[in-house]
Amino acid sequence: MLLLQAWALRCVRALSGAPLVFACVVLVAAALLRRASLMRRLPPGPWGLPLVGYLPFLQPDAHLHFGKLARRYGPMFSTRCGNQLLVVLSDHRIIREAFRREEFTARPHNEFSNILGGYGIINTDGKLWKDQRRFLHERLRQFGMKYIGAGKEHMESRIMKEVESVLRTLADLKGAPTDLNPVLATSVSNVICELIMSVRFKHGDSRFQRFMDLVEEGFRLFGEMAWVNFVPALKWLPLPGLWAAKRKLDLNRREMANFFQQTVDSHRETFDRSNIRDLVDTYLLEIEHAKEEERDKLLFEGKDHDRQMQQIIGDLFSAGMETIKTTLQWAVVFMLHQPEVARGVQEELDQVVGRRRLPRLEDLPYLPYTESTLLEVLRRSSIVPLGTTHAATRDVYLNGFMIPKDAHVVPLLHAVHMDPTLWDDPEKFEPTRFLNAEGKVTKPEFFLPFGVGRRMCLGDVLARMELFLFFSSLLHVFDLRLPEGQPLPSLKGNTGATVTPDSYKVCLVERPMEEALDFLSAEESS
Ligand code: HEM
Repeated sequence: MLLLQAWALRCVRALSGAPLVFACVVLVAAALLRRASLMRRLPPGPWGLPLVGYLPFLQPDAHLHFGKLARRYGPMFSTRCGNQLLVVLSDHRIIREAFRREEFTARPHNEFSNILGGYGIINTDGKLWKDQRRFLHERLRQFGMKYIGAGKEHMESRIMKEVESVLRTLADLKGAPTDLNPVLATSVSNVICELIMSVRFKHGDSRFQRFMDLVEEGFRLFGEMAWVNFVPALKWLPLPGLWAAKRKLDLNRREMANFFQQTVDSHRETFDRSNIRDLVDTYLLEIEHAKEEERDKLLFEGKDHDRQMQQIIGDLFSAGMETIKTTLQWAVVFMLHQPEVARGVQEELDQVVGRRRLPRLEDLPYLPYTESTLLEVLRRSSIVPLGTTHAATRDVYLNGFMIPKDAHVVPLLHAVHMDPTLWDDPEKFEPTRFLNAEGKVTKPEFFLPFGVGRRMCLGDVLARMELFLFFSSLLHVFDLRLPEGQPLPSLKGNTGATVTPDSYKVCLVERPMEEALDFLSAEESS
């Protein structure tokens, strides 16, 4: 810094008499001084190359790579990727401290958010996000997304309809090796689709398959375009692969939007304010109320109503489907690796629920081992290892370091869940770590699968209900066996939108019940 100042002064003296050059030198020197002073206040971290920064050095499993960097630079490190500054947090106290503050509630603004046009909830910020979040939180509670109080049984029975459908489909296979992915995808999607728009797909429905292909391709194409988010200048270069990905992404987005728009239109045609069927209806009702009260802009900040509804449907679907399906797949993988845990869960279910019916939400407080097994699945799989990136709304200090406005703030949830100073032997799958000396479930403050703070997962209650009902019913009705000659599925996982297990097959062998479960032999309802 002192050297820079001396250099600037020497330049000024040498150039006195040349006012324009003098002004330029002062400006450049001031900019360099400002940058040097900012650099000193940023969290430490690795340097990168000019223009692209650290991007070329990022490895595919970014959460593991960031974990290594956190061990070298500390629980708060920063690095530049293209024109964006990334600040990575791996200490649960710092993550909690940051995300309870208003200044960290923004989302990054880049090419990706431009495509979404500032609609929806996941990628919005400011007043629109706050209003959407409050609105959705209240309405989803009215639909039964809550643990306590009347109404939760509506949600439970919606989920159980899908659980029964999965069990019926699996029972029909009579223990043949099967890939759970498509069966779980349809049923888990149905829970969220019914809640949002009263749509339900049958297993094997081609419309649903197309829908899923679009979602999966969307995630892949976003991955291919990731560099443009950090180096926007790339979009002006003739890079055929990039242009093709952008065009395809736009086409797919429009196809999805059309599907959602048809849903909104058919809801509008049959709308009856005395019979609110789902979330789309609650939006239509809110729009009517806003019009009556002449406060059209309150809920949507003057944005296009239909586009906002389309994006909300898309956001809830993508957030609520992939996460649950993937966690359930991991749960089965861990049970195959540790059959003694699966047996422990089954014994507890047999004792508490009995062999005449399926588990219910009201059983949960009496099933600590089952619950702690699910918590351990969430910890050990950390399917959203980097959380969802936040951004700073203004220059702000955190833990003694400066975080400039618009910097990306990444919570390294995976590192928190695998920190050996917080968890004994973190690689090990050990449900009892969530049980206290009295055998009751305890969740430490460093258990953060749903994030934390003001933007914490909006669907955590629904997620915990679904995970419990699907998982406990699956183990209550079936023994899980590895198909003969097949190796145990890997525990490593593949990093994409979430960390998913490699595809695998499992044999589901029915366990005898004391009374036959009627739904297993019933016809699938539409
Ligand atoms: C195992 C299941 C799930 C996991 C592990 C999970 C995890 C997360 C995480 C880590 C975040 C980011 C929080 C942040 O930005 O700091 C998030 C956000 C979100 N989740 Fe989930 N989630 C799950 C299920 C669901 C479900 C079922 C829904 C459906 C209602 C849902 C809806 C959302 C939404 C809307 C957000 C964005 C909130 C906002 O930006 O304000 N999630 N989730």
